[in-house]
Amino acid sequence: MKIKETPLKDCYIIEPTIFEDDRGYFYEKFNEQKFEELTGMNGHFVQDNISKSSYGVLRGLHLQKGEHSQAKLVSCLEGKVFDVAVDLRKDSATFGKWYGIELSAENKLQFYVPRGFGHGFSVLSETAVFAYKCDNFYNKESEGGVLWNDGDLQIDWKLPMVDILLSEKDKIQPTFAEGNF
Ligand SMILES: Cc1cn([C@H]2C[C@H](O)[C@@H](COP(=O)(O)OP(=O)(O)O[C@H]3O[C@@H](C)C(=O)[C@@H](O)[C@H]3O)O2)c(=O)[nH]c1=O
Repeated sequence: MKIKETPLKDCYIIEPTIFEDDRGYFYEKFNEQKFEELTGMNGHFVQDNISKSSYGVLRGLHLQKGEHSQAKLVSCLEGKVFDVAVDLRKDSATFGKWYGIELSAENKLQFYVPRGFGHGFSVLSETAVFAYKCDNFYNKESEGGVLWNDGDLQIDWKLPMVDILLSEKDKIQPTFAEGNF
């Protein structure tokens, strides 16, 4: 397993070691001990989520606030997504900055999104199965968010505007300036 830093503080890209042979391949999808050694972050996750989406779907930007905030270790098991994290920690040197990375079944990369970050992804393939671990439980009352096309953030979601499909909730998320995080 290899860890790569990103321009955002505490956000990491995780590249698993793949063992290939004539049967196929094997890799450790998650190893708490190695994860903690390499990142220095908490590797105790309590909830695993899966979503399936079709091309053009954009989920985000989401976070949970306060004591319910969640760090996420995200990956794409089928298809390809463009995954985005935005630093929404007001006291952070990278506050208001975003970083995006392509995650796919093919590249098998994982992305660690710390607590206090907004998170979202767009689906670039026909369908995508997205899997993520969370270090805190889902709590509907603590949901926060930022509008996907916020003018201050200027995120490039790698999709033509006409193809983008959003949930009713994500169509009306607050702006970055409104600060619902
Ligand atoms: C996130 C979540 C949703 N749900 C329910 C609530 C709702 O009825 C249904 C769909 O929820 P949503 O529309 O919020 O699902 P979705 O838009 O996929 O939300 C997810 O988006 C990505 C970008 C994230 O970062 C995640 O943390 C999460 O917020 O599933 C749970 O029961 N547990 C959960 O942990």
